[in-house]
Amino acid sequence: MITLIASTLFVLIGSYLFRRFTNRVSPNIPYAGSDSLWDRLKVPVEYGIDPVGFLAKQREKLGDVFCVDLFLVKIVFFLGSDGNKVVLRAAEDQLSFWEGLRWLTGGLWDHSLDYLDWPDKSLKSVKLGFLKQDRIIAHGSDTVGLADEYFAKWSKQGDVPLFHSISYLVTAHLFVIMLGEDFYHKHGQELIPAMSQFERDLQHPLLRLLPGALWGWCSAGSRILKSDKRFDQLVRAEVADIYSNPDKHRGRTDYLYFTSQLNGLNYIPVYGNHVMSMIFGGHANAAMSIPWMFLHARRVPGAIELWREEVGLGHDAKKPFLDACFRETARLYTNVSMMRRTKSAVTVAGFDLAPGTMVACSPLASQRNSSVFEKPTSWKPERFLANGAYAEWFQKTEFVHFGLGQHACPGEKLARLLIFDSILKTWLEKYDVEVVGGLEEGTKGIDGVGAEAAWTEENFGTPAVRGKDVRVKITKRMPR
Ligand code: HEM
Repeated sequence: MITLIASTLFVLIGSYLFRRFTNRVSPNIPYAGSDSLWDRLKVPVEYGIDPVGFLAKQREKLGDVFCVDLFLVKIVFFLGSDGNKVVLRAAEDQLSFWEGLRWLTGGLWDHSLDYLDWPDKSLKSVKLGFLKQDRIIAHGSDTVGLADEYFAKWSKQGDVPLFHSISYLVTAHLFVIMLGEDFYHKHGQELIPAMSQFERDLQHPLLRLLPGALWGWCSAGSRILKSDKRFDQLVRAEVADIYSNPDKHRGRTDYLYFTSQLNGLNYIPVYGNHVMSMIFGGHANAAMSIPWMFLHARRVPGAIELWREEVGLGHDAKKPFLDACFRETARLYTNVSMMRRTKSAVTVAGFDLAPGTMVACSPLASQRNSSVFEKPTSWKPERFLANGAYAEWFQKTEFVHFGLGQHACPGEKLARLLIFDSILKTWLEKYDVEVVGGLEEGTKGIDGVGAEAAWTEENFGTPAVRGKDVRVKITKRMPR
């Protein structure tokens, strides 16, 4: 009997593995690591350690289009400048942004994505809400004092974790901007850590195995469901109060007030998810840019002083050096992959793709390619200055900082406000930040910056630091 069960299992597993590793996403798309079964099995590990290096190596061997089988998901990559265009400019019925989001969230947000005309309405609302200058200025006023509150608190502690602290502060800004100061004061302490945990949990590998309906069976999934429910409950109550007591809320400038006035009570079932997805969309890139920028700039003589001069110029003034540092940091650290999913069988750039295929481009892979950028793996902000070789290169298809096409980032102005005019301004004008631990300068990371990027561990390819966080000591600057 035992022999029968064992041999049946052996045959079942064997045929599953045979099917799994011989079944192609498309007849003319090669697989990374297809030289041998061993190479194929190493793919998820190699991709996990250094996705950008891995993609570059495979591109040399296989060309611009190939499939990466990470076991829990297969992704067809379209690389290079053309790949960026193909994926990011694709029509929704070819490569769908929303289907990608459905896959990522295991169906958790399906009710919003299927609610009336909400996907279209939400895009309009976001654009109106974040592209107008008067709204950006209002968000600036709403968050005055917030960075100071946190820096003052940290300056009283011995030392603090750099990436974690800045991440918290960026989320706090997004809470105030999205939900208003009162909401932040009432619920921030509960919801900000829950939001960070939500982002980490969403990347848990087990969730890629389990259908969304079973997410509650594992701890990461059940935490996600709990946070989502709590967020929804509190946001619904807030919108209900906005409508029941209009005088109490009149004059509010936060995004929830704006979107609920714009779209009305009919959309009350979707506001919770919407605001949560905005915080999710806005947090990682903005938060991770700051520590990486700082870790590189502190090693360049005069760079921090130049930042200090530029943040003092005010919100409207151009900040060429800071901007160049911001771009250069993004060139090296953000957007490992941007995902879409096919809804039906489609042909994209001559390749036939089955329904449900995950497709991605990797702007970072082009941005670190020596045929595009000179000395691609060095942090050199001067390349983006007015007299630099790449002065005009921002938002070209070879360098995609804020996205392209219909899903390009609506939060660019807000990101600059938050990074330059709130966090860095407070930091540089009022505090000194000294690294006191966690760096291995000269040996680790780009240019020996001392830290390596945790590419695939969290934030979906917008890396925090790998391993232990960098420790910094924050002290109040003496008036000079
Ligand atoms: C340094 C900061 C930021 C960077 C580098 C960045 C980058 C990007 C990129 C590359 C995309 C396109 C994603 C894709 O096509 O798959 C995107 C989309 C998006 N970003 Fe940002 N972002 C930043 C900050 C923010 C902020 C602060 C917000 C908050 C409002 C925000 C909200 C969004 C939203 C809602 C989308 C999706 C737009 C859509 O669905 O059409 N981002 N961002």
